[in-house]
Amino acid sequence: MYRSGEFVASHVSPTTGEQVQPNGVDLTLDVVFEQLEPGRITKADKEIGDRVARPLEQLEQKDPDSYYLPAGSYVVRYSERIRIPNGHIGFVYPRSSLMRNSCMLNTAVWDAGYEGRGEGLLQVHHDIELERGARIAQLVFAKAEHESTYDGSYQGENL
Ligand SMILES: O=c1ccn([C@H]2C[C@H](O)[C@@H](COP(=O)(O)OP(=O)(O)OP(=O)(O)O)O2)c(=O)[nH]1
Repeated sequence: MYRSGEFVASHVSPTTGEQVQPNGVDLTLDVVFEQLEPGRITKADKEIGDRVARPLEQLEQKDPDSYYLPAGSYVVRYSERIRIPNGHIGFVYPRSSLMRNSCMLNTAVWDAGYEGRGEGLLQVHHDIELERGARIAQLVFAKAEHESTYDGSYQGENL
């Protein structure tokens, strides 16, 4: 069973009323990264390739607090601190307006016990302007059984 937006909001901070949806909470854009170097995943370990934060637009005629993203792949960090409560699993979906603008967020599993400011893969299939702090995704919680809680390398990230 999926939980209400109000329940999800009690595990996401900060949130404004505008972010609380019937079935989840909208997440906002903090930082856009571009990956520069290859990563590495082996049987025993993993490494995240070097990346650089993309600068906010400096051009005079454009909004200085926005990203102007040409088609490509980016890693985005959400602004909100998220805690996945025991007995739950989290999923993030793109905001439909992002998808309707030919962009997509690819996401993975949010484990029970995780806490941090997580990331997603933003695929830009057509140039888009994204204001820093704009709502781009939605987090939902489903009830889930588990015997342990998250204890991986991303615990407490970006806090
Ligand atoms: O789209 C997502 C999905 C998950 N997470 C967070 C929550 C999740 O609990 C954590 C770790 O994800 P995962 O378990 O998939 O990471 P891993 O690659 O297996 O690394 P580790 O074993 O260090 O956890 O990352 C995100 O930031 N973005």
